[in-house]
Amino acid sequence: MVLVAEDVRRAYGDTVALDGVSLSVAEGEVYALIGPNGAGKTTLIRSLTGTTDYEGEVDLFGGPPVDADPQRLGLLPQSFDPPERLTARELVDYYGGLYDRARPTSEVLADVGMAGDADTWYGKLSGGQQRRVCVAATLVNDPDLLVLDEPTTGIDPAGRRDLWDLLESLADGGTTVVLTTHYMEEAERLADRVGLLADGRLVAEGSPSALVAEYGGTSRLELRTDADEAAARALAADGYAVDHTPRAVVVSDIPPETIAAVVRTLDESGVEYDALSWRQPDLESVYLALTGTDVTETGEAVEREAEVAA
Ligand SMILES: Nc1ncnc2c1ncn2[C@@H]1O[C@H](COP(=O)(O)OP(=O)(O)OP(=O)(O)O)[C@@H](O)[C@H]1O
Repeated sequence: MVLVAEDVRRAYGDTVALDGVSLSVAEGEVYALIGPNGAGKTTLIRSLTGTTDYEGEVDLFGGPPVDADPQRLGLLPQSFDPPERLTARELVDYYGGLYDRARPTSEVLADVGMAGDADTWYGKLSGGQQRRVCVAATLVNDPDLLVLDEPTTGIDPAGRRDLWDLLESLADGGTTVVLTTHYMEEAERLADRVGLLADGRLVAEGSPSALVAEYGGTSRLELRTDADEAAARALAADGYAVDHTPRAVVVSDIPPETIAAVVRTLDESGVEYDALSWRQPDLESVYLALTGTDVTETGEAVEREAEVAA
């Protein structure tokens, strides 16, 4: 194991940030931590990397985190504010200079899609470009373990996908990755295992597919209509598992091949609707089921739920 944590606890005054978290990450594994704001993700990342005090046991590369070889660790903190009047190249050069062995700056900047802006001051880059430079600084020592606290927050969708490709290729090359994210798609795509933190506790852990199978529920067909009562009545009469709120109807446990039959029932009963969408359970469903809250920051889940409730 590259990283083992046992019963890690951390309180700030009366606020319990970590309430006994145990986890382990194997060499070459990608482990994603998800959970609502304030769940304790950053505090856990900081405990695992020795940048905050904690109670309990943490073993990083076979010893306490404070003794870990810096050459082997790449840590991207959630907030990282390098000097604004250094260029991307100067910043990565600077960080590279802190290690015995560093990758060429131009190569690392190319990896994060910043080769073209290498000579722009950090302060003049967009938020997403700045985050990419911070990721580059984290990669410069070619670490065995990458610990990334919200690596893609603020990065546009295309840039986020580029970074996923990069992290995937690093993982394929044997780099162990621990990351936190509010993007369920990111966790689902990258992670071998996902840990869901809520109120300082690890409430679920497993591969994305295992979590979806255990907590994701069934597929859903969502309908937006003024005639929600009539629609629900007609669908229930045909034997569908149906639920409705004003202007929204949800049919549960609908395999894709049954969608046409639902549409037929609606047509035959004269129900008009504005929108119809079908979704398979995914990690977002797991998140909703276990935390009772929408996925924050991406806006995607919030909009989708709002659409049904509208
Ligand atoms: N330095 C600090 N001083 C006091 N309280 C803190 C400090 N850092 C974190 N906390 C508290 O600890 C709890 C966990 O915070 P943490 O930042 O670890 O959560 P998080 O899951 O990373 O949240 P986010 O998704 O918003 O980044 C919160 O209640 C937070 O207010």
